[in-house]
Amino acid sequence: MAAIELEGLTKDYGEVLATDGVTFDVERGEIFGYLGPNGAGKTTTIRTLLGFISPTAGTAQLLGCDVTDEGDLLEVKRRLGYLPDSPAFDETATGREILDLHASIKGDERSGELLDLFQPPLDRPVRKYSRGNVQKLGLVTTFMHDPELVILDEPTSGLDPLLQQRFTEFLRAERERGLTVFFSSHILSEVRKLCDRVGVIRNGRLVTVEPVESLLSRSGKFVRLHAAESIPAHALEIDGVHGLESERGAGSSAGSSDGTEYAFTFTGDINTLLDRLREYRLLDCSIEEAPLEEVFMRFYGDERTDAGSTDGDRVSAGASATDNGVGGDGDV
Ligand SMILES: Nc1ncnc2c1ncn2[C@@H]1O[C@H](COP(=O)(O)OP(=O)(O)OP(=O)(O)O)[C@@H](O)[C@H]1O
Repeated sequence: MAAIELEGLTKDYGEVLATDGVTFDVERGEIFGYLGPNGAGKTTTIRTLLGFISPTAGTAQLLGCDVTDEGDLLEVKRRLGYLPDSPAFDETATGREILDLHASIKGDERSGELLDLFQPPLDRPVRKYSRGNVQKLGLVTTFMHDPELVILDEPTSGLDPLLQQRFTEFLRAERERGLTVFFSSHILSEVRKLCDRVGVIRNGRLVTVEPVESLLSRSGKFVRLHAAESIPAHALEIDGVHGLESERGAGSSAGSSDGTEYAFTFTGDINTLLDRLREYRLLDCSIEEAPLEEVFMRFYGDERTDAGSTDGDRVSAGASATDNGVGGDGDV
């Protein structure tokens, strides 16, 4: 039995179809990333899964329990940790009082080590906490009773880079202990470090479920070049160049108005690209991680394409990544 099973999960808010026939499983012991841009339906899926809102159609099972069965769900929640997108604690209580309350309800096997790790302030009222400190306290309350499944809605939001790294290492170690993790995110680097598989949701519809390596192999790099002279179109006809754009006389990155700037996403072999560019005088060059939005745009197209890419509730992988977007013999 999978830890989470969704079948045709649909939530209709009247004017908005927040989730539309979402179907996937999260296996025990895996870290599953649930990705999507703002408003895609991630929080709605999570809130339905936790029984906070009722599905309009479809079913959801959590550790084998139908989430619409309130009695069973209450029992299952003892084995579950949940971190909402904006943890809301009693603002007048101190961190210590909140931990005591959580400990009395669900247990406290691990708060000592979690406090060492995330270090939320404990002696002041929560209303005086920064966003990051609320998140730290939220992480302690999520894991303190040693749950077997955790559901995390954008867990690193508000955390500084050091804490993000600490959280990543913690989650990896927990996976080794057999924890199952379902977390939503729109940060590709976080997903890259942690996930075994990812589901991508957009406009309420699941557009793919696949191993993280296959998503990342298609995400590529975002490349900007500032060349002293125009680069002929054929020079950039390389497998893996997508969405090539150029602007003559841009020159902002090198502080002059000479030359031509090029920007594109690249999913090919970076050595092939660098070899090709060796013939041209570059004034500047940057290669960065492609933003996740870029991946959505390139592989899943607009809404009309989304509708065409799905196969019932189960979803096929996105379009191929071979179109390099370069044409003609002249300069680009
Ligand atoms: N209670 C509600 N009533 C009406 N519409 C809602 C309600 N909650 C969410 N929506 C709408 O449902 C859609 C999905 O929202 P949801 O919060 O699930 O997205 P999300 O992927 O979690 O976004 P974000 O990353 O911004 O948190 C959005 O269009 C949102 O405006």
